[in-house]
Amino acid sequence: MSEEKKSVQNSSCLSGSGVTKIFGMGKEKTVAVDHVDFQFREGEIVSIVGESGSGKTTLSKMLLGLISVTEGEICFQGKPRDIKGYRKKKEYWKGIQAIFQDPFSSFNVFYKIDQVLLDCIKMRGGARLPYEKKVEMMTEACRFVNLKFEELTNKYPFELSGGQMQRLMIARIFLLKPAILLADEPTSMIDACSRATILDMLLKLRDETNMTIIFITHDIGLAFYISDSIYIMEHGKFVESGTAEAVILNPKAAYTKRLINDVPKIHEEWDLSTV
Ligand SMILES: Nc1ncnc2c1ncn2[C@@H]1O[C@H](COP(=O)(O)OP(=O)(O)OP(=O)(O)O)[C@@H](O)[C@H]1O
Repeated sequence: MSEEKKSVQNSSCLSGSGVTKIFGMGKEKTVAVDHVDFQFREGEIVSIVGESGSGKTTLSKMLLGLISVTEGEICFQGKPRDIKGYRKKKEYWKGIQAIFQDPFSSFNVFYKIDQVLLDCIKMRGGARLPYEKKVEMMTEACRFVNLKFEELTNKYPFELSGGQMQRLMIARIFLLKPAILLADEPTSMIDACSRATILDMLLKLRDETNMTIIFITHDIGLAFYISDSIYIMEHGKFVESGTAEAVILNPKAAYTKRLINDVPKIHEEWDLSTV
């Protein structure tokens, strides 16, 4: 995998210094994200890996501008991010989009698939394009994720499988072409075969559009497969970061070593006595 990975020398797309999120006050206080520094470059696939409760989702929400930052600064495309007010937020969301664990939760169940894709074309300023052109764009986006638009037209999301639905989410991103895609556990609810397909589609998306992809996962194996860089998160802090090879093949932090050791190895006898 390593030789296929792109050499990342591009400019900074999203960076942060001392980024912190504290929920509650006094005795009820939770420091969910604790003074993290990061730099994600254009065209890079970067994974944030940690166990449940380590702060990944909270950091994702701050990156997406869905919750405020308690302390620290986030820079977008080299400038301090200013998302005060709905208009500025809406502008920022043209540059950063997300796909989540449960693709069905992101959709209005009464919305046909055509409408989901047409909305993306509209968001990109294509509302007045002739319908034939829109069909061409939707067909291309579906083809990108190995779906057939003519088979999806007039269908509702619940008529698709989880894997097909997640592919449709990627087709949406293909149409929207944000600078950054935040993928929060996008493969955790689908079978192993569809999982590999989704990961390969994310790699293709980066290769063809130079999108920065932030991949959030608890699975260090998936992170190694897909990433150029990895940040390991424990109790709200980054305990280790670096290239995927350096972090996985030569881990320094005890926590990283434990995550690697916890990956089940199929050729070894499993010890279930401690379960
Ligand atoms: N809205 C909130 N109010 C109070 N505490 C919160 C809130 N959201 C998250 N937390 C706390 O912040 C910490 C980090 O949670 P977070 O959901 O970011 O972790 P995570 O790594 O994404 O976990 P998971 O993989 O289970 O989603 C946890 O202790 C959690 O209980």
